[in-house]
Amino acid sequence: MRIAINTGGGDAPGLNAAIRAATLAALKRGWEVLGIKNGYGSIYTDEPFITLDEQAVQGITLQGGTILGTANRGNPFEMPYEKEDGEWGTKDVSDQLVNTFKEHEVDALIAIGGDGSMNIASKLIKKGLDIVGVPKTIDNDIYGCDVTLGFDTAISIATEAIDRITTTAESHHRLMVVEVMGRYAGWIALYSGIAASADVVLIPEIPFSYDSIVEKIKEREAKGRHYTMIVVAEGAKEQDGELVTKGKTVGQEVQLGGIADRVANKLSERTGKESRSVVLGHLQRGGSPSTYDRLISLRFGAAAIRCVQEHDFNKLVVLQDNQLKRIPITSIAEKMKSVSLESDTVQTARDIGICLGD
Ligand SMILES: Nc1ncnc2c1ncn2[C@@H]1O[C@H](COP(=O)(O)OP(=O)(O)O)[C@@H](O)[C@H]1O
Ligand SMILES: O=P(O)(O)OC[C@H]1O[C@](O)(COP(=O)(O)O)[C@@H](O)[C@@H]1O
Ligand SMILES: [Mg+2]
Repeated sequence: MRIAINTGGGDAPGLNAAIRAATLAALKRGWEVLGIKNGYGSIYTDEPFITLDEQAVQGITLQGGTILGTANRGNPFEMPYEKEDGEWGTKDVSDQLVNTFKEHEVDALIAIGGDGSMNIASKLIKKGLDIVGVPKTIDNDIYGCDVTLGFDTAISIATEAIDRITTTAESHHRLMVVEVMGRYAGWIALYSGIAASADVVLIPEIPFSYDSIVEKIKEREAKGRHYTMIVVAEGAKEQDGELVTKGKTVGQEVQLGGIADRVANKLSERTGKESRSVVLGHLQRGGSPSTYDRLISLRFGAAAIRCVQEHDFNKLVVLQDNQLKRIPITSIAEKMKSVSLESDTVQTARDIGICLGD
């Protein structure tokens, strides 16, 4: 058996642990393991694959990033390229990718990635590739999956950052607005916001009104609490408002960001209080994975190899109700997992007095 492994989309802590577990579990079965560099990037070069042996994955469980490199601009069905007139367009190079797999007699692909990667995988399955998916993203937004690798580390970093920013808010009697990642889902904002005792948490699933936040600030002032901590997801928006974005490059998803600044300015105007905004950005994705992420990544990586061994292809290994399960990749393509407004976590936030902006 010859398998190939790739990592796609944004990097996340735990990717290397998943690569290591998949590689070691495959080598243990006497299989050959190839790595694809930079998403699917190396496929179109003279060296489409590298060899992954024991030495290549030695000591990488605790390393951030991905030893394979990754890409969030390089969908084989919409590959960006520069036209003769200097404009950028996209073209479908998926046949080239499939042919390279066939030429090199690759039996199965372990695709480690998020929703974007699974959408690609789903289309490659329809072109005849045998794929097993491993769910990765700090955003925790993959449908059918209780938790994705990278999420735990991201919320730990965000929680610590919000804790630290709270001391400045309190000392300076300021409004501090902290922007966290998560694209169109509020998992990072909600979990880190609750854990760090934020006063206001704004998530994409609950469009917010400034009136509601101002009321919360005034309530706190009346109690002698002259500072307010506000956590805002990058994808949060005002009721009847628009997403705040930084534009879009051809072949890449729209870049979100800037909502914290907008909220901070507006709240200063409305309350007369001094405010500051902080964007946590890629801090949330970098560095060594938490213990939880190391373990879940190792479990996902090894489970993917058991899938291959059983020829149970075209599945995504997932955690549901604390058990590893397998779900069809095609069943989750084009879907996303949002925060449920009925969840006990949202109820907890409300019960302990966190304003959710509604
Ligand atoms: N292996 C890959 N190689 C190149 N581009 C990829 C790969 N996997 C995903 N992408 C692209 O990255 C973009 C961003 O997707 P994103 O949501 O960040 O990825 P993911 O959800 O897989 O983490 C998508 O447009 C997707 O087409
Ligand atoms: O690093 P980039 O390209 O700016 O991407 C930022 C996006 O990637 C993420 O960090 C992670 O998303 P994916 O795991 O789906 O790639 C999002 O939270 C964020 O919106
Ligand atoms: Mg994604």
